[in-house]
Amino acid sequence: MKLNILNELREKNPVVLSAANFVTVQDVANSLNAIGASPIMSKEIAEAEEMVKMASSVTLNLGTLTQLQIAQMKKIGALATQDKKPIVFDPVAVGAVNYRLQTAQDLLHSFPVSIIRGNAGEIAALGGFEWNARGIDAGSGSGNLDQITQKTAQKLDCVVIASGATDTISNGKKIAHVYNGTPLFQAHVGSGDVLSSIVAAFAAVWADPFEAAQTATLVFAATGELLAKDQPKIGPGTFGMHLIDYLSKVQVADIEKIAKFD
Ligand SMILES: Nc1ncnc2c1ncn2[C@@H]1O[C@H](COP(=O)(O)OP(=O)(O)O)[C@@H](O)[C@H]1O
Ligand SMILES: Cc1ncsc1CCOP(=O)(O)O
Ligand SMILES: [Mg+2]
Repeated sequence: MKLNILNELREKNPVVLSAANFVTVQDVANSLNAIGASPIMSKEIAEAEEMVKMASSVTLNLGTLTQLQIAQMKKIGALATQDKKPIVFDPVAVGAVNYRLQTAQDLLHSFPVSIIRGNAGEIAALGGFEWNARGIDAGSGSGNLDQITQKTAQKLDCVVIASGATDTISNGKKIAHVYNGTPLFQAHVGSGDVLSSIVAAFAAVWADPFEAAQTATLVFAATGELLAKDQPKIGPGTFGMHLIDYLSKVQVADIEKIAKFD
């Protein structure tokens, strides 16, 4: 595990461009800022060229998609591919809404992405596996998540993170797991969106997308776990607020003490 990427990120303070959803955009901006990246959000297709030039990586989030935003994502995707800037894709609710699945497939055919980060329901849908996703949530399924994650990574030729109580990460060959976390992540809307943007921040400063994905996933899950352990009476609302504080102060040594991964 390359935990030193966290220090590299804080030294470089990379600009991360997000085509965000309107539900969780502020949490995403504050979390990126707190961990040591420089967030910028954009909805305007006319500024895509300047935005991509300035950014070190981009996150495309399908959470509240519109036709205009899809066109903007295609433009950002093409420009980032041309400039060799990593793209992280968050396929919010593609397991529950067929229109979103079709849109995600169309986008993924239009340009290559480095990393896809979704919950089990979303990753299973992209891979073509049976699963009962529910709205923005993972829902339930009996499929083997290692196989689903690995085969989806092979099919889409990128790194895939299937997040949940255990996070599963694969580049199509290797499989890694992160066992840290707290159920409070699930109780707070936006945890997945924030994770996707933090993955983009790590990918901005590290050339290997598998290592960037694995490390970002561990840092995020372990930071939430540290917070839940320090403040056992915390609820879903204040968890989100305090998580931003914890992201700003967490150190590699804190994570090393509790890290559970393989
Ligand atoms: N039951 C859980 N226990 C511990 N951590 C969890 C749990 N559910 C989700 N997480 C963590 O929450 C973060 C966001 O993932 P997830 O909730 O799967 O995304 P989404 O919000 O897109 O559904 C990840 O870091 C994951 O490890
Ligand atoms: C509630 C909601 N509706 C559309 S996007 C969104 C937020 C999804 O956040 P996350 O996938 O991170 O839980
Ligand atoms: Mg999500």
